[in-house]
Amino acid sequence: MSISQQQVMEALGGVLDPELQRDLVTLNMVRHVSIDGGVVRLQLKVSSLHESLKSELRSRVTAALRGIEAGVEGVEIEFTTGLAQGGGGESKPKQPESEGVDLPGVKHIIAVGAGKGGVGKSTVSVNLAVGLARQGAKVGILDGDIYGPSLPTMMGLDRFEAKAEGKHLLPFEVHGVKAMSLGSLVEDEKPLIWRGPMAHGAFRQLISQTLWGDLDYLIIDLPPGTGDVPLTMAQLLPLTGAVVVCTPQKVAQDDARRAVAMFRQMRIEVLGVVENMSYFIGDDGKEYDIFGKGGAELMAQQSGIPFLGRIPINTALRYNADAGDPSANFTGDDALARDLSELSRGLVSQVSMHLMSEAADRPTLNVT
Ligand SMILES: Nc1ncnc2c1ncn2[C@@H]1O[C@H](COP(=O)(O)OP(=O)(O)OP(=O)(O)O)[C@@H](O)[C@H]1O
Repeated sequence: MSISQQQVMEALGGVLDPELQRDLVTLNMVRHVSIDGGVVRLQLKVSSLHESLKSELRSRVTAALRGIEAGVEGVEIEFTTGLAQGGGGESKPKQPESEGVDLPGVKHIIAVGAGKGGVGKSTVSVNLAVGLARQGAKVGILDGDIYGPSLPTMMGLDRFEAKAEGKHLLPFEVHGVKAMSLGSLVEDEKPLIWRGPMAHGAFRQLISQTLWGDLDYLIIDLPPGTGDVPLTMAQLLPLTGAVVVCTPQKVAQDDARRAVAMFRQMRIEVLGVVENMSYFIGDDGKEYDIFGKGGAELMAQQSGIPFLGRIPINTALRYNADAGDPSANFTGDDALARDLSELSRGLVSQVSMHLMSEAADRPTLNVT
């Protein structure tokens, strides 16, 4: 009895990626399968070419394929990354072929994600959006964190009534930015306990029914983590790239690495890492290194991702977020204004570099 491609794919459907804990088929990691007698040859797309990851995957895949009844005698695996650098053999990450949302007036959609909650993802999203607008760009921001929407408070949307025009929603226009949040459309106290498909549907409706008009950048504040909801949301959109927010501690870096792996598996380029809550400046003017300043930068270096900059723990930042006044971050404390402006300037350069490298991209390897 010969081994069939279907048997191989079924077996691979039972193998979990060690980083993302999802199976290789769902993650679209299997790029090529050929069967030659009892030998199965595979090409697997991985988020990094680290020896430990490859050897763990090799042993999991081999064990699964050896379980096929027809009798697999040998397994050969070629690993490839989605990145052009390092000679991975494939083109740079591409936009997902989503059955997704098309926003023709929006030049760049940038997702802001984090491996864990509470690291300042919404803070970075809001201040990137306002920073870009202050540089003269046309900017929108969408609160994708549908379980715990922060934008109504952080951008001060809760002072206004949501407005519709026919079937469309009009975005709030605040701080030079067009903003939309599900939190502005539901009652304050109502818990948003939606499961995967419903959350997905609500997000899709929110983004596609909002009248964004022409935008240079649309920032998407994703839900935290690497679960199904942020994953399907990111897949739905033709993203230019993603920004990952991380605090300096080792545990936060580990989670951020998983977020990076999630984006890379979806062939979404990670445009940069932001280190939030980097350090604290006390009333005495001294710098206190609470979480281990530089940890996120190190993680970015190790993962081959640009580092966009750091934000210290700053009382004014928290106060302005609670007051719904992010513009004040750019007009008050000079150091804070400088740090935040650097982030948006860094993002603009990374987007330009991404566009240049896409233009110079080699043709995609033809995998049959
Ligand atoms: N650098 C900082 N200095 C002071 N306060 C901060 C800083 N970064 C974030 N905060 C505050 O910490 C809280 C959590 O931040 P934020 O909501 O941005 O995190 P998040 O990662 O988006 O959270 P969630 O996972 O719930 O979406 C907010 O009150 C915010 O104002």
